[in-house]
Amino acid sequence: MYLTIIFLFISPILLSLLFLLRKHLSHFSYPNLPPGNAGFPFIGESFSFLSAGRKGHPEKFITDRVHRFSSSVGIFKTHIFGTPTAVVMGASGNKFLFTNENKLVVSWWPESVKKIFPSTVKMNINEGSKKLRTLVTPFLKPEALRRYVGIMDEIASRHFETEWANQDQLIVFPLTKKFTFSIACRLLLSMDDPERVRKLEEPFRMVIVGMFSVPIDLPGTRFSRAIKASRLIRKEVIAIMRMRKEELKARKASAEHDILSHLLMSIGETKDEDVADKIIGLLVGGYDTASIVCTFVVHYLAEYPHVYEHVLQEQKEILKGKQEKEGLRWEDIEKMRFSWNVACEVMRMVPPISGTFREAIDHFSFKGFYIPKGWKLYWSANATHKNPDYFPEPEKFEPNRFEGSGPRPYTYVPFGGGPKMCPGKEYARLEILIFIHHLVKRFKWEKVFPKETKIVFDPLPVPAKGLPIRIFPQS
Ligand code: HEM
Repeated sequence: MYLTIIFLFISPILLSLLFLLRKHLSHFSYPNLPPGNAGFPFIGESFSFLSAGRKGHPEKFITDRVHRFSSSVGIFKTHIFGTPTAVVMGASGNKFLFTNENKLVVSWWPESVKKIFPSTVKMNINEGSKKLRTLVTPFLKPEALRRYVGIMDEIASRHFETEWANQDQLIVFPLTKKFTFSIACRLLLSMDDPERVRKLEEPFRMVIVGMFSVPIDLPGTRFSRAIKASRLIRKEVIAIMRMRKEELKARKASAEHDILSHLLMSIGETKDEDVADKIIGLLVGGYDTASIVCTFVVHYLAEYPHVYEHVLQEQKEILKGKQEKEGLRWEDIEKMRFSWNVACEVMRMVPPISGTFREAIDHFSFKGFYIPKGWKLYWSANATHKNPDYFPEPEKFEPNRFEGSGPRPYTYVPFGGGPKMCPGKEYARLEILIFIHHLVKRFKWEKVFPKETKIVFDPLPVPAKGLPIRIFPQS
């Protein structure tokens, strides 16, 4: 009797496990797949992938497997985020994925992202992102960005005055986030009130943390908090949108007012939720990424005083001939060549986005290996940037690598490449350079923990303690 009950209880579990095992193995039953490991059923090698990131070296997951399976072939198979995946390496792998967008592959995001932004799923994530790109590109081009120099400059000036000046010690990362978020709120939504901006920032933090978590919606989990936070943000953005629609109707605002007005004027009949998700997509894209670069600029300038001096001289040159309160102009930004080399080297050492996924929309072969339709492919900025064939002494911070013609094509990919390349690149460049200008113009600093170099991935790379520094006014 007992045995029958135990059997009835255990058999569904065993059957489910067997089903998962069969499904898992079936993904890997094709001939001539790339070398590599399938890992455990369902979870595959996700823990190794995530734990390499948590230990501060996401590229290690890749370099370990390259040494084990594929030092000469440039591709290996694995199973991460619940799906069989081929990881491609180096310039040839990046080039293959970036130039075959919409031909052999399309962008793919983990299930958690789709659940946090449901309208992207309803519309088909790639169709949605194509529409978003077409609509926002005019706003993110250098011609449009010229208009933002004054606004970003003013926000930077206010930011350093209220948050940095008169402090002896501060933690950099939360402040750089505040800086980039204030700019995004102002340019996208005309939101200027610091208190309102602060209230909106907290749910954004939760959304970003939850985007790369296990997609199980149980109370208290990161994922569940992210879904709640995204609903709250959507509500706030929709309220602003409805107000702006009224203003546009009454001609109190025009398409040039901000990015939201431009979207509303050009998008035609679209549900409020969908427009809101486009705006949120831009806020998410630009929130953490640029602030990570600003944070690590502060870190590396503290580590390398001669680089700091070089940046300072460049910025002082720009200040020469300006009146005391005269702001930055586009022409000044164009002169910040060394400062941009520093930012580029920061993004080589610590790319804010380690890599992204694509999905095979057909079966094909790469480097002689078979890639089945539906498999995911992952390219890695981290592993590419740390390859000594492309960047000799890759652990050395050397901004001069970007002098002259710079790195070879497809070897430097912090913004991705091809049709999916980050549309916010020039916007990010502008805000990072304006940040550097105000920072070195006003301050010197030193790290509170000089030996602390640990980076944690949460989910993007940040200094373990947020980078506490002691600051001193520039003499
Ligand atoms: C230093 C700062 C930034 C870095 C390193 C960065 C990096 C990236 C990367 C690697 C991708 C994926 C590309 C691919 O899959 O091939 C991406 C996509 C994207 N980024 Fe950025 N980004 C930055 C700043 C920004 C800013 C400031 C914005 C908005 C104002 C933005 C908006 C977007 C959007 C909307 C996408 C999705 C594009 C699409 O799906 O077609 N990013 N970014």
